[in-house]
Amino acid sequence: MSKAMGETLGRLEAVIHDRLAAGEAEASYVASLAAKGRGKIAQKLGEEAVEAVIAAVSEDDPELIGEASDLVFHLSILLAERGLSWDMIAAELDRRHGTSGHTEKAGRQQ
Ligand SMILES: N=c1c2ncn([C@@H]3O[C@H](COP(=O)(O)OP(=O)(O)OP(=O)(O)O)[C@@H](O)[C@H]3O)c2ncn1[C@@H]1O[C@H](COP(=O)(O)O)[C@@H](O)[C@H]1O
Repeated sequence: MSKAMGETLGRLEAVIHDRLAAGEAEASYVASLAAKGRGKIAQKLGEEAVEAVIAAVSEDDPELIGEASDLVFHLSILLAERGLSWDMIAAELDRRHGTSGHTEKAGRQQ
């Protein structure tokens, strides 16, 4: 993957922070969703996840790309509203790098 994904997520995160700070629900989808509360953001994320799952079992790549983008966008809103960042997610994924999921699970069961 290109480094551009980090730049894309960083730019999106910055815009989301701006929209949350401005709180102009009529002009901004991000602000309007946030105004409905954390529960509504979480619900929307769940809906987008279901739509991505449905797209995943289809043979329609553009559909899956669109739904995956909706999913990442709404997860970005949820993280920002909670005061968390994509850098934190990257740090956690980097921490896990190189440890097999099977090994990690076996460690948990001891
Ligand atoms: N990436 C996105 C993005 N992806 C999806 N959406 C919107 O997310 C909404 C929900 O998606 P759905 O597919 O569920 O649409 P819907 O059927 O209308 O659903 P409901 O909201 O009515 O339940 C739609 O209004 C989409 O247009 C987005 N809205 C904004 N962004 C980014 O966020 C930035 C800030 O947007 P504003 O807050 O609107 O200024 C933009 O510049 C973009 O970079």
